[in-house]
Amino acid sequence: MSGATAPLVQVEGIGRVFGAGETAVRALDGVDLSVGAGEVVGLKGPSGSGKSTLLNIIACILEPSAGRLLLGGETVWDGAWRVADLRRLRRERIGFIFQFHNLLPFLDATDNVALAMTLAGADVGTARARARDLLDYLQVGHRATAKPARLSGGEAQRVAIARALANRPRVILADEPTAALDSERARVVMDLLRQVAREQQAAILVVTHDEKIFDRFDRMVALRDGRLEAVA
Ligand SMILES: Nc1ncnc2c1ncn2[C@@H]1O[C@H](COP(=O)(O)OP(=O)(O)OP(=O)(O)O)[C@@H](O)[C@H]1O
Repeated sequence: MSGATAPLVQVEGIGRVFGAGETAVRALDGVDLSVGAGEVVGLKGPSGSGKSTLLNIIACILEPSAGRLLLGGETVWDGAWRVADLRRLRRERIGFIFQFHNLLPFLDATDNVALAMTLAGADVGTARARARDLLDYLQVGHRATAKPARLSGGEAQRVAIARALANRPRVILADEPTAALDSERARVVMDLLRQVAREQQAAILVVTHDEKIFDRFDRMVALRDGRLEAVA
């Protein structure tokens, strides 16, 4: 399949074992998952079922033990990493959104977003201008000069999404992005992610326990004991 038409995320038979011998934990076992451009997929499963492990493997933070991982049609891991500069791949192709936004407390909203771009080589002026555009796009532009401690939970999460979008990644991974938000704010965040998927043709995978947003996904999948099952 060519890179142009392949799903942006292809997980094929991925396994991951932690430790060795009698204490080894098989966190993932033969997991297959594809996420296409414009698609928003939810990933649920009980505690310890392997959700974070899978997210970290797709983010190229954690090495699988078996299988194949392709991003944008390119093989990234098949027994070994196939990309020389993983840090650059993560910076350019993957946006990560965490449960507790992880914004830097001493930078205002604009600079939290701009920093992601300057680290990737953009000059400060360009980065700040794009950061302000992104904050406007995510309806939090009026808080551009506020430090994280002065933001509400929903505002901080939207700044964190702006930061994840800063380098125009095609793959966006989110770990419980709405867990700290009430229903209304959770829906706003999910609607924004859906908008991003549609307008930027990004593939979005969201780990969530949050039943109030289950209807916001194109598709839900579930992990159980390291194995993936479709959810009706
Ligand atoms: N670094 C590690 N070393 C050893 N075992 C690990 C490590 N990371 C995860 N595990 C184990 O792998 C399994 C899957 O863990 P993982 O964190 O992926 O689950 P999860 O579904 O994200 O759980 P939660 O919903 O509680 O965050 C668990 O049994 C966990 O204890």
